[in-house]
Amino acid sequence: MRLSRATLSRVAPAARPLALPRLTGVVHLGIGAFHRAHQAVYTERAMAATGDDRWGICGVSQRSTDVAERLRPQDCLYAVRAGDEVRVVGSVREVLVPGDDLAARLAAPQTAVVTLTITEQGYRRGQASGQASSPASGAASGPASGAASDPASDAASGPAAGAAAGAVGRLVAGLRARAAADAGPLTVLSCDNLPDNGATLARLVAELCEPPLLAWVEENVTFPATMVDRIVPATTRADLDDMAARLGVRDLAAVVTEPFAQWVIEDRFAGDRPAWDEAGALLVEDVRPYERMKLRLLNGSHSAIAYLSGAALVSEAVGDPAFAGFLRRLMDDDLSPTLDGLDGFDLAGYKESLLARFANPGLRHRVAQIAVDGSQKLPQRLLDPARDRLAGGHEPRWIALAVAGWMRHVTTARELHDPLADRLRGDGTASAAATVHRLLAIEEIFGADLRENEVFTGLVTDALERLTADGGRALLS
Ligand SMILES: NC(=O)c1ccc[n+]([C@@H]2O[C@H](COP(=O)([O-])OP(=O)(O)OC[C@H]3O[C@@H](n4cnc5c(N)ncnc54)[C@H](O)[C@@H]3O)[C@@H](O)[C@H]2O)c1
Ligand SMILES: O=P(O)(O)OC[C@@H](O)[C@@H](O)[C@H](O)[C@H](O)CO
Repeated sequence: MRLSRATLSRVAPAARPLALPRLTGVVHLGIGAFHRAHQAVYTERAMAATGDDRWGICGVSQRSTDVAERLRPQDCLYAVRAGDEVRVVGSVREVLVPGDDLAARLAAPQTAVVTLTITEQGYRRGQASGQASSPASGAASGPASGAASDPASDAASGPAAGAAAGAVGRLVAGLRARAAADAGPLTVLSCDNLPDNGATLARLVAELCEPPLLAWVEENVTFPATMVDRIVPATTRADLDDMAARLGVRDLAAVVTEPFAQWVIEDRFAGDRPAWDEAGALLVEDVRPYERMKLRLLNGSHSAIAYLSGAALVSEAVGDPAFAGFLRRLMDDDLSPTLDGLDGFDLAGYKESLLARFANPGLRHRVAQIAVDGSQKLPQRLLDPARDRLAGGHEPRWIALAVAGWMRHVTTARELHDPLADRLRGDGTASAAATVHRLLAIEEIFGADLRENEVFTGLVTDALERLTADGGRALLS
């Protein structure tokens, strides 16, 4: 028996939804696992805290009909398990698929907020304007396509895969319809792991707007920055079986996550919004110190784990004391010194808490999921802090090691999921120096500066040589 409104009575009362909304005030682009375990949960809690039931979510599937096919028969209900706590979430009210009239939803006066989790590559210029960026950017390279076991991701290839490109283009089409309908102000919140995600999205939108529309957008739409944090691995079949046992009904859209969740939002809304602050979100003037800390320490460490640990799961990687020691040095020596604006914040405690979160044995977070799309992740996670260290005359040795690990990955992986895959792959016989020279020349990843920096080039070449020679264990100490 499937989870639905009709079968909710079979679910334990403590696990039933906190709120069942009346209207859909939020449209979300990219209704993957993360949105279901993060913004949708905050939104439901905000409604429960205030009794304001206008904030149901219209989720939009970007790449296939899979998530919609799972959620629609369940009246869009699904459960989130965080540790041992299970709760059915009621904030999603409908799911649109490619071909449905998204513009009409964005033009509806009741819509006040658009949120997005469209992955890093959704913000690439070619993607934004609606062109596929490379042959590898379609069905085969979505984040969960590396997670063949993920049964509830809509990034896997499906009937509408290939129609993926252009989330930002579709957003702009919706803004055009909203301007024509004079439907009022709108807040657009990027919830992807990007630096300055709000401003980045605003720039991409502006590039696609004709002058009158741009004038309307500047007047009526804001793009606040956000920092989002909750580790949400792709759901596996085993997770779904476990959830069925816990719930008493089958849920094909369930998500498993950690108890921790954080959402920091720049307080710059164009109009009305759910009371996310009542649900624990932090509304601040400047998100950047939090965002930088999280992208560098958490996501930077994640990428280092993905390319250097050799483990299958994050928890296994940090369970190895030598590897945990390496992560501490990466964070302490190369990443923390690049952070500022955190006066009074317990950075040492934050780093220890990250290691504890990574070690959570209940989260089967596959390193292969993190390794996907590295070309879109390295710049903000590892290369920007490397630049900061180099500018101060320091040698970012541990970052260089992680970058060398990524180079080894892209030149040796049997299956490479990355929008730049065709330019990254090597023939496996090139010398470390030649590989470093070739890859550092890709300006979309490394800019024009890093290949000119002899210290950085030397550190990465040395690390890649040693990784190739001895697997690099000695390098970790
Ligand atoms: N999973 C996490 O732990 C986590 C934590 C913080 C932030 N995030 C952010 O959320 C994003 C999605 O993570 P997820 O776990 O939900 O992944 P997911 O695979 O479950 O869902 C990804 C969503 O993005 C859409 N998408 C993929 N490629 C796209 C493209 N090129 N253009 C437009 N849309 C595209 C997919 O259709 C899908 O709806 C991440 O890339 C990251 O930026 C994730
Ligand atoms: O989701 P991605 O692909 O941007 O990155 C993979 C992980 O580093 C990421 O999902 C973290 O788990 C998350 O950012 C924690 O909040």
